[in-house]
Amino acid sequence: MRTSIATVSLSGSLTEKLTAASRAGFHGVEIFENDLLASPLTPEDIRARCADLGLSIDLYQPMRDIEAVPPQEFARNLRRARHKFELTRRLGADTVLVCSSVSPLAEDDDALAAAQLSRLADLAQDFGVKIAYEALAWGRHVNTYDHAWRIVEAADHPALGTCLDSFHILARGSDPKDLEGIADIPGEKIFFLQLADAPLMAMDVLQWSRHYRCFPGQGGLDVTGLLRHVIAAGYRGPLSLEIFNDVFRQAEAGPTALDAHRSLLALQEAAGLAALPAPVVPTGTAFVELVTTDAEPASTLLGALGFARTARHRSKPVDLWQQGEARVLVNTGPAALPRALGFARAGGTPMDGTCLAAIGLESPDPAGAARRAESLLAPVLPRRRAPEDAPLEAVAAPDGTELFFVATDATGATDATDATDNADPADAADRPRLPSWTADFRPVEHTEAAGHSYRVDHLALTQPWHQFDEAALFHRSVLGLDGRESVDLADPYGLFRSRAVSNTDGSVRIALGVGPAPTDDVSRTQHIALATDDVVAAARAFRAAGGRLLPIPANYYDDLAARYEFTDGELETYRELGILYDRDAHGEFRHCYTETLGRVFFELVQRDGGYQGYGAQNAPVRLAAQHTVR
Ligand SMILES: O=C(O)c1ccc(O)c(O)c1
Ligand SMILES: [Mg+2]
Repeated sequence: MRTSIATVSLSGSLTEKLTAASRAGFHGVEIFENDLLASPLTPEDIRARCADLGLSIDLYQPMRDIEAVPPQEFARNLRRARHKFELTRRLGADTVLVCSSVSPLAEDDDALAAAQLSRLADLAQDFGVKIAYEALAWGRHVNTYDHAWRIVEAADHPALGTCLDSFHILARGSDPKDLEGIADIPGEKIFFLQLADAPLMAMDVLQWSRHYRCFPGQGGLDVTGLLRHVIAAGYRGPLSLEIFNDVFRQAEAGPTALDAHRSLLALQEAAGLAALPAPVVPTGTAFVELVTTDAEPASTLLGALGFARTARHRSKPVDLWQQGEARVLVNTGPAALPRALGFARAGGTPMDGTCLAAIGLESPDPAGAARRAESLLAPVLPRRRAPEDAPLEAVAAPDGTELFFVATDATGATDATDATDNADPADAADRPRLPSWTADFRPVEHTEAAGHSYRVDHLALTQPWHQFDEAALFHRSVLGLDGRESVDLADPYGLFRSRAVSNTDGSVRIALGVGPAPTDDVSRTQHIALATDDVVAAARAFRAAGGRLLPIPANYYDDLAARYEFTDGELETYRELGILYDRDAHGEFRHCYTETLGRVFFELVQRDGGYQGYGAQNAPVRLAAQHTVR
């Protein structure tokens, strides 16, 4: 279906908004009055600019406080309306939105509202425009979609229809049964459809609407269900996003528009209106890539964690470090510098450039995963590789993290000649042979890591402050991961919010976070959590190898002792090593943290009995401890 976006949803000047909407692939826009008033362009200029950008102007809005008022007041309203209809005509738009009155002058009189809206529609017709009447959830007398529709139906005017707005309808928390009436509205009388989601919050509905709306799929409203009803009614007009959101108002328009359009594509797929390449859910974390300008500190830290440098890239300064099933690439190539500088710039503070730049996701179908990502507007990354290198499918996540879709050869071999599929031959015959990324690496002499063994448990990636919701939607829609509830934590210097996404068996878990301030180094960290069966042994081995664990205050352990029962000496061990403890309905979690390099630190975790979480309870203690170390 045609897609549209209200200019109020994007930041910047009107022309910046229009350019961003066009670049992101929208077909049309709703022009918001304030954007027009603030623009130096004439309505004719705006019309021409939109035409150049390939955008239709689907709606001009809003007109307020028009209907069900005493005659003298209505006469004044008609005078105002005449000016707006003239403007709409000059814009080349054909529909004007009228929202239900909030005026104390408005009377609770449907017949009067219908008669005056009909009179307004007569006037609109003279200018070749139509009126879409929308119930604001806080309208004085008209605040439900069916009430607005009854008035439109009673007016029975060809230039008067209704505008449905998912926020106003769903925010009232109505019974799903109340939505069934939507399908009974004749489709051609639904003149416009505005779509917005919102996080579930208990607050005044006007404040909620004006500050917290978000793109469909980012909040907790059933926008998909509502869309199905509207389609069942026969509506075939544009799907238009109308998002009032304080964060988007400040964020760059280009990326916001792209995320906005992605949300509409995913919504159409969910409502059965469009088919996209199916999601290919990743089945594991093949590798994590760190970029740094100096490999020494990272090598020392990895060495203390028991990783061995097992291979080196054939043509680039990239080392492969392995410990059990965990693989970390350390890249000191020219790509590292701009990344490191980019992060430093984003935060406004110069810092050690070590950062987590890429994730290799194990994929049963890397090409399919890349097609899915591309169809949802994820930037596909140039391969920037030597001709002899294995082809890699990669896309960029909203925060710039590169996601590689890979199929590591079954042997985990690090030599091209070993990269054979040693599975059942019948099985191998049906599957295309994919050269493994490991074929690009040459083994180097090393001593095998001893003792405990690791695999990647989860990755925790702090998002730029304005991209938290987008990141969650991206990881769910593009990668097919499931989202958990977002958790708010009191960081000693503000609020830290976290939301995890994972695959079904938990072999891929990513915790997306957002910190209180964009310039706060501690809250901009990224961490790699390594799972072990014995975190105490792993912590001791790390220390014995010269590693430094994050010290945790004694008060934390005194509190733990009061909350849980531990076996003799257990708590003392945790206290000594800085191991934190959590428990849920399924099992237990023990975890500790290494020192931080640039933006990156490691966490050692032991999950027992099917514990589902990430130790979020303990995050404030961890954040405070990291602030202290700084
Ligand atoms: O918040 C408002 O006033 C407002 C205006 C126009 C709309 O379409 C809407 O949904 C809300
Ligand atoms: Mg609206």
